[in-house]
Amino acid sequence: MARRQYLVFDLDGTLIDSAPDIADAVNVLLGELGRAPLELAAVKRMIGDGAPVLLERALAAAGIQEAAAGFMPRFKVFYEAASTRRTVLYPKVRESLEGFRREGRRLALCTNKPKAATELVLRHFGLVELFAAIIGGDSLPQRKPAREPLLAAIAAAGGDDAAPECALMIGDSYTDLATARAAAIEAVIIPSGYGRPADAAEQGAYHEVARFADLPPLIERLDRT
Ligand SMILES: O=C(O)COP(=O)(O)O
Ligand SMILES: [Mg+2]
Repeated sequence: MARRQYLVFDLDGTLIDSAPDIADAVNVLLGELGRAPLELAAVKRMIGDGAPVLLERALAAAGIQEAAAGFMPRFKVFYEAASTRRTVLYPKVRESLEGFRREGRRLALCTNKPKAATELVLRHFGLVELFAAIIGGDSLPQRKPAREPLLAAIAAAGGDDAAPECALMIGDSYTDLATARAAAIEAVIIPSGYGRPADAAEQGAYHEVARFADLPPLIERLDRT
């Protein structure tokens, strides 16, 4: 197997623990609509399929029947105004990404978070320059679990040399696994994140690490096999 030259990362629940700020933005919106706030644990389960789906799930849980799309601009305003108040990087994220770069690998981001908010958060943490490509949930007509955003991230990171068979997708949820599958790309899942977990029945078909800090040794091992 070729060296893992292109590392494509999910964002929410993989690089950053962003659920508290996402939940706050959801709850400010629900407060405006006269509804009670949702618990953080409930919001965590709603993250991973993009902001429009998160909002649909949150409004349904609060008993609001109206179409979520109409509330999207308000939600974006609330989230972008406070997207890094409580959000933190998971331990060893910065060091690991810098280490991967030093090893000559190309890094890309493939998230379902809208692109503007993604760049805001990455800039806050000083990470934006580490990525050769950033694909957000609204960058293309398709979102994960469609394969297009992942393939676009690899193509943008690799230019003419892009080689999907040398890529690895690293994410936290079933959505990321399904995306990698759809694109026939090897996947690592960190199940401590958000959303619907990867299916235990599919164990063995992907690699798993308990925390981000365990990723560099796994990749080193995979490169040797
Ligand atoms: O915005 C979301 O729902 C999830 O974003 P992610 O793809 O970075 O996990
Ligand atoms: Mg995620």
